[in-house]
Amino acid sequence: MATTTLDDFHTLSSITRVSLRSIQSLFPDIAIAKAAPILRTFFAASLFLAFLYTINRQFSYDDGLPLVNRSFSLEPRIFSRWRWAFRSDKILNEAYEKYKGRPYRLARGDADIIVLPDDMIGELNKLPQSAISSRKSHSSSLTGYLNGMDVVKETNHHVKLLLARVTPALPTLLPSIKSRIEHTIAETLPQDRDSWTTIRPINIIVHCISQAVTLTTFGPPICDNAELILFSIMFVMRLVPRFLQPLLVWMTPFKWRLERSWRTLENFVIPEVEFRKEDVSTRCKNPDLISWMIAEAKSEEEKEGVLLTRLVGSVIAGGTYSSAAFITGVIADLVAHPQFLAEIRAEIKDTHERCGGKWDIAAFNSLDKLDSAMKETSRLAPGSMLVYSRYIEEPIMLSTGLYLKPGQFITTSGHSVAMDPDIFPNPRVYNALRAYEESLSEHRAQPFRSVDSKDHRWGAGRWACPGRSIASLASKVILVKLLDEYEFSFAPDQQGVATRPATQIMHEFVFMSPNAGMLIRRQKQSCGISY
Ligand code: HEM
Repeated sequence: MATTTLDDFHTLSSITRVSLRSIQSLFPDIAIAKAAPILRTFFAASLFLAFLYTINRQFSYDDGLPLVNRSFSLEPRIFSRWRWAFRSDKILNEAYEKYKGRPYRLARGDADIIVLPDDMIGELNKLPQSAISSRKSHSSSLTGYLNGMDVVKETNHHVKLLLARVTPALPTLLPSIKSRIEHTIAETLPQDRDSWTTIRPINIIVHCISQAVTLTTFGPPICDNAELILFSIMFVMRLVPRFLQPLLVWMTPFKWRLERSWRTLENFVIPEVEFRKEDVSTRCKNPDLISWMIAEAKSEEEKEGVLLTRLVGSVIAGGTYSSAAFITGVIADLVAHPQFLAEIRAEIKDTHERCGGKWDIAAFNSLDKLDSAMKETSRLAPGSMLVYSRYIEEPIMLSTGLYLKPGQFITTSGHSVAMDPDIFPNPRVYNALRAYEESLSEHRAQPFRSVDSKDHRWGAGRWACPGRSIASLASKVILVKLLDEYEFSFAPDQQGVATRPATQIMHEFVFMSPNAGMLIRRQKQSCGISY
């Protein structure tokens, strides 16, 4: 922001006073008594304008970037906040149309964020870790100061271990992931072959995916839908000014439930951590995140019980609902486009025959068409329209001459890229086989789990989503089973028309309501895949 503040104000008011004296000297014959009220009004108006000018300078920036989603610099932030909450996609579309390839400043209400063009990511990735922080940015966007997730600012231990330890252990963990998911599907989904049953798919798939996420992070399942509660808090709280949030948060039922969930989690995790710490060599051998975090901690703080509870809770919260919503989106898109569903079912059948019913990592990785459909769903409905969000910690001069100051937030608009017809032809049209047909060799080299994607579905660089391999594999385990064994259909709306559950957008987040309903029944004929 501009640095000139009260000095400007003083300068302007003294200019006004000098001008007043000059006006008086120009009209010596006017009686002072008559002129006084006019001059007083003139003086007051000038003072007011000087005040506005100063405040305006105070709330303006000096880097020349165009400001988006604020009508004038003195507009109360609440207007930006509300516009962003309810029409963020339109704001991003309009900004991209005007400023494609150029940086601009987005007034989001909670913060003013510099939106950089996508091609700056390469340069930003080369910066030292101390210069930009992903976790400080995520914590702020997800209102970590309200839901307890701000602990992620303190360490990146969990991120590193998810990538360096948990991901390579996935082949070992796969049999257990498969059998837990199979069991959960059989337990939670209706088995009727003749009539349709209405289900809330996200609520059911959350149980399936959390089998994989909690297995990889902790071992047995440890919490009941804390992720939904965390997200509900974030959606509600981002609507109100920050200074009201600490007070208002206690008025939402989510906060009380969340506090209870944290206590429950702590009661379970802390004693378990203490138990494992007593004999690390024998009790931290299980391939799970928490064991590795204890075994490879570099300080006592890194293996402290409360910190580990919050970190594991944040990983579960961040990974579970996003994956469940994504899987439901893939199913809904395929149901809406039966020709692609048929092709993908045929691919699953072929693969089942080819691998002799032994679904190992290679079998899941060979599902090129399903992988392409997953890319397409995540392009059209990414978890967040803004990706690569970072907090600037050190002064940075970019090659374009843009100077980034400590304390600023930056991001890129994945949504704008995903909807750019120069990058994805007919971007609004769903084509499950888009990546598959565009270039099979490229698609295979950069599958869904890959971080090298044009729309940056996992973010980018060192701090791209560390759970992407878990999410991709677990999603395929679930989708193969569900698409082979079940038929899905859309529930009729109030007018009796069967419609796809709507994708909703609030702030930068794209999601499907956990209450969205779909119809399900068991297929009369299936491959009979048994994990
Ligand atoms: C379809 C499901 C998922 C999607 C679309 C997704 C997407 C993302 C994105 C876009 C980011 C931000 C990356 C960046 O800023 O560059 C992120 C961060 C993160 N994700 Fe995921 N994710 C998913 C599933 C998971 C799962 C299953 C886990 C854990 C098992 C996980 C753990 C994390 C963590 C810990 C971070 C924060 C990394 C940091 O602080 O630097 N995610 N995810």
